[in-house]
Amino acid sequence: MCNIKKIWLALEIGNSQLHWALFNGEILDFTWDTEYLPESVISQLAQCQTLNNLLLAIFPLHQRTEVQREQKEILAEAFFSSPPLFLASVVPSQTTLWQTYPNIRVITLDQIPLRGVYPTLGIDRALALWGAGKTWGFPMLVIDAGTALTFTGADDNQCLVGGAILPGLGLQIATLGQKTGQLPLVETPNSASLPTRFALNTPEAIQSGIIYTLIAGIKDFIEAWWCLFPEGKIAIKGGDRTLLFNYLQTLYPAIASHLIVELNLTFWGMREIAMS
Ligand SMILES: Nc1ncnc2c1ncn2[C@@H]1O[C@H](COP(=O)(O)OP(=O)(O)OP(=O)(O)O)[C@@H](O)[C@H]1O
Ligand SMILES: CC(C)(CO)[C@@H](O)C(=O)NCCC(=O)O
Ligand SMILES: [K+]
Repeated sequence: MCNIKKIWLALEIGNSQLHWALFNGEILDFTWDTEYLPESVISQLAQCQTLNNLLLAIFPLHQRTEVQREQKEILAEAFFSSPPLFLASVVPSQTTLWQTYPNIRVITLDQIPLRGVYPTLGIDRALALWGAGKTWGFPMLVIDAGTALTFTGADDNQCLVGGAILPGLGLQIATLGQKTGQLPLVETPNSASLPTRFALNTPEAIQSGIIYTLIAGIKDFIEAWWCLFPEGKIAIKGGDRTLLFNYLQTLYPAIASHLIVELNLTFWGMREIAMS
């Protein structure tokens, strides 16, 4: 039986969507993504009298049967105060909207015991690195294949080594389509089969250019990481993790076999902070 007092929500505000997790103490019950929520919905959350109502307000319509099925035990129970909502955001305007939630706990960089951080380091990068390192050990390099693609590493002393930021897969494709006179907006590739390297049409030429340089770049960063830390671990997360992992597996299977693919790294980091 689930103890309602231990329920808390984790919300990661990314650059393209919201990432949610429902925790029961240390246990991650389930996760889901939504679009950014309208201010009117956010301000109504304070009035929700039960967890059922709260989850229904923040859960996308088409997934509601799933939340109801998974949470039927919890749903039956009433509660009279809003569960804690731990928030990690890289979008300041969105952070502001959520300040109205009664039991909000905004996670800031100074709460993460990672050493040697610089003041403007993204909270998502710090949390994912902390979560990965605490789960699988340090040295750890996290590759986040999200809106932006980032590399973020820490050494055996849990001290930030540093990293890199570049436009993610979707952004690379979108900017070529938007900032040029005659390049089309191509589909984000969704199959594991590699594009033709030397392409003879425009969409395939775009896909080839972006995919092969992205994979070569990721390989290069991984090799540079292993030069620094031959036993260093590597984890990959983010919306494009599976696609990029599959390409890596085809092109560089030896490298891919060392990668930890884990969507929920940031939530593991948030759990470390929430439970401490
Ligand atoms: N439902 C979706 N909505 C948006 N992007 C998606 C979706 N599913 C897969 N993607 C892919 O995931 C990438 C975005 O990743 P992710 O959702 O991790 O980014 P994010 O919300 O900006 O989070 P972060 O800021 O942590 O990177 C895009 O490049 C896109 O191709
Ligand atoms: C790089 C992103 C956009 C990745 O989500 C985010 O972590 C961020 O806004 N970071 C701030 C800059 C930095 O990390 O150095
Ligand atoms: K910006």
